[in-house]
Amino acid sequence: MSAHGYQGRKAGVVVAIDGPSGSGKSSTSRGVAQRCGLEYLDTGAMYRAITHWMLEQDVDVSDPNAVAQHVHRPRIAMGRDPQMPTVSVDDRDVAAEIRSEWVTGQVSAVSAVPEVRQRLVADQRSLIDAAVESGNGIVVEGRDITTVVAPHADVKLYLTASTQARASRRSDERQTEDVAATQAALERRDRLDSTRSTSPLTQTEDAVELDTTGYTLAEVIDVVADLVAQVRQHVVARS
Ligand SMILES: Nc1ncnc2c1ncn2[C@@H]1O[C@H](COP(=O)(O)OP(=O)(O)OP(=O)(O)O)[C@@H](O)[C@H]1O
Ligand SMILES: Nc1ccn([C@H]2C[C@H](O)[C@@H](COP(=O)(O)O)O2)c(=O)n1
Repeated sequence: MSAHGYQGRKAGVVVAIDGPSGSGKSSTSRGVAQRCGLEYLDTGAMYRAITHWMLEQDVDVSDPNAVAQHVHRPRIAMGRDPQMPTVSVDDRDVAAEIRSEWVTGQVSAVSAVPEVRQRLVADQRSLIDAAVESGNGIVVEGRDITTVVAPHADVKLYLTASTQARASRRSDERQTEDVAATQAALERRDRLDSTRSTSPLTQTEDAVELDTTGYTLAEVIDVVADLVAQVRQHVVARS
């Protein structure tokens, strides 16, 4: 069994969510996972964790060969409880550090290195397979989950919101009044993440698009959780 296809499995469902920065992937995924009793995997945190490790080791992250050379060194562990997800590298909790401007500014360059993606996609598929095997199921969010990591997920969603809404949400979260600077940073990351040659952020035809502009987080969680509950009934009936 693998993340490419889930025939013969127990009842665990796979929910794949992609979308641009600040569209609400993490908060929606966590809420849905809690509501539906699923595990939660934030794949962006994995790209951030490897970037943080490279920066701390003084690897020149603007040089893809240098990054590729070290890609298998950090041990990344992802806690998948949606109530309290954790990220550690070499047994050190890095959950706060990976959200720094230092990491945010460099993570797109590191994520564009094919060897980084090969390593992390393999790790992600193992975690998904384990969640499916256990019967728990999982919500996985990122930029290439519906396209590359789990193209046969039971539920595939593409979350969007206007750039202005995303920048305003992010500014509220960070308690910064400079919405224009926040928006410029989001647009830069969107551009890098959707134009890179390896697994760029794209919307597949079979993914349900949810434009969350003008909807509260609670409303979005309700819609997605209802969808997951419906799909789950079919998965259970088939198993
Ligand atoms: N529908 C919504 N309405 C209002 N605020 C929202 C909504 N969805 C998410 N938010 C808020 O917007 C901010 C960004 O959301 P979140 O971190 O979930 O986005 P993301 O897509 O995971 O971003 P990134 O890809 O950068 O990690 C958070 O403060 C979150 O609480
Ligand atoms: N599946 C993924 C998830 C994330 N990335 C990259 C691109 C993002 O800018 C960065 C950080 O993600 P975030 O924490 O903002 O969700 O990681 C990716 O390439 N593929």
